[in-house]
Amino acid sequence: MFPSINPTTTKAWPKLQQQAATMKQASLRTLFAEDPQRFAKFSLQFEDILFDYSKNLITQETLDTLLALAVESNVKAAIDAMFGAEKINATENRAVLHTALRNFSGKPVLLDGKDVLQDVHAVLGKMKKFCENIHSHKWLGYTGKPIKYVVNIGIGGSDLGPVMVTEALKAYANKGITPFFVSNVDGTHIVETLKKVTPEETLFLVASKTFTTQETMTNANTAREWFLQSAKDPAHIAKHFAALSTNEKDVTAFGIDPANMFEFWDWVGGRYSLWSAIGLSIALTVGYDNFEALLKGAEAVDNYFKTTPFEKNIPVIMALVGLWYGNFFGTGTEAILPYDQYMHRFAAYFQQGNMESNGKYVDRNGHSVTYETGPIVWGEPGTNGQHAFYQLIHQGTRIVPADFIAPAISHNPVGDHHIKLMSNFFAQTEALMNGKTEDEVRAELVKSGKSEAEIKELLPYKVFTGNRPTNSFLVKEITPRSLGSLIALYEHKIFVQGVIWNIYTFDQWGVELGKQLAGRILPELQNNTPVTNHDSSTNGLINAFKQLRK
Ligand SMILES: O=P(O)(O)OC[C@H]1O[C@@H](O)[C@H](O)[C@@H](O)[C@@H]1O
Repeated sequence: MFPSINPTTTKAWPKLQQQAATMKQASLRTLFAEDPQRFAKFSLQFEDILFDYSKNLITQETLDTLLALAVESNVKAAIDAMFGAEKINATENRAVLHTALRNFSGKPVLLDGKDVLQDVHAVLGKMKKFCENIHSHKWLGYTGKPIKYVVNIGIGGSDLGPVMVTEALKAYANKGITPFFVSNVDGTHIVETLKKVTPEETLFLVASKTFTTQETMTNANTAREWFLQSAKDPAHIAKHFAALSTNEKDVTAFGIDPANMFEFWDWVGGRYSLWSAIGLSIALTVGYDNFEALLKGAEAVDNYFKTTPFEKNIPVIMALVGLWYGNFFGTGTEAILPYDQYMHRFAAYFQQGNMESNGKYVDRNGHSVTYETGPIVWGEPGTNGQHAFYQLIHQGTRIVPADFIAPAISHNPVGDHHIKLMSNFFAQTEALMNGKTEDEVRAELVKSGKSEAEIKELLPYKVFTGNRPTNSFLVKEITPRSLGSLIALYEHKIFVQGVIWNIYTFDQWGVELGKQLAGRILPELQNNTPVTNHDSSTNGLINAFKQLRK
């Protein structure tokens, strides 16, 4: 295991604190004016992805110190430990090997002396065959009809990844399959979905790493009952239900034929599982070859991440720039803003990816940290966000570091839509950086014929301070490969930050308490007797609920 270092005890940390004090007064306009090479210096290319981080409040000195922090924090050793199958998820005593799921190198990845790639490739082979059978109509429903609908029933990591990717790659969905995703235990989700599909043509994928998640099992049971109302004979379940899970025992107990179980393993974290059997809905929707291209795009990033010097390593730079604001400017949040309608769930996906991974206050020694860790991550596609929440990003009291992501080539090149979209993409980061000075506002107002009194009154509202940092990702085109790469870049960013913050990125104990309490309250809701065993607020709410339902 790589050594545990409190980041505040590194030599780099106090230097960064000092530098931040200076950089808070710096002007991005001036930094650009002073250095015509700034874009060239602070941008990197990975295959078809251009990463521009020049519009950040950093200098070469900042970057060098941040890179020194990464070195002092043993990021290199941590990368080797993760790829080397060490059990770096120590609180669960597990290795972290989602990278093995997309490893086509042919070189073994040994975990406890066993090559995990053999199992990985066996499952990929099974997924491929399954997709072929469904797509070629060799696999038919219980009345002899082909499968037209795939309903993935899962939540969290067993939902968000497949949803995000099937949406992002919708332009590749040409296999005659319409995917649906049911996650919420709110009956509305499954009921509304079942209205759109037919029992004879639907394949349900029960996606759950543990196969014990309340929401998923409840929805799966409802789907089975709905299916059997038409199919009658439970033997037909075999043609319409498959499981994506690590838990064969419970899959069998649910009534799913183990032959229809696509396995993955405890060394795959839920929020890192779209590369595993959890990706079956992706492969069924866009075709197995495209799924494999997605994996290969991620694999290419894995190799790049492992071998590229930190100063040229995009995930490392993404991590350091993010940490710069979180730890030294106190920003606390980050926005992800894709200028691509198909990528509308990308921010939601990395909301889980980031917040469940690094939303932790206990360090690897069991102590409370004295510095900030994971940011609040959120976002919506541009330009919708522009007309909703960008006001705060431009003129609010807090800085929101933002990632702008856009493809140069649209899958829907209709009229001038794409250049209009892109003009917004470029204009926003420019405006956020430059802002608008008093002089500029004044000149504009004079030009528009406003009186001096009017100018005086309006001026303060129209000034933009600028200096609002952004990263831009310009991708040639969103393809399975480039999407796979983009996702892997973000995954490794999260990893590097977790290492520097000295926390356990791959567990998620924080979601347990709510689950436990819900389990305790559920039986109390099954009768009309008032409850008295909680605090007065919870008692009051539960009793009002019972009253309202009488
Ligand atoms: O795949 P499962 O076991 O049903 O879990 C779904 C989700 O359950 C949540 O409780 C976990 O915090 C997530 O990480 C996980 O993705």
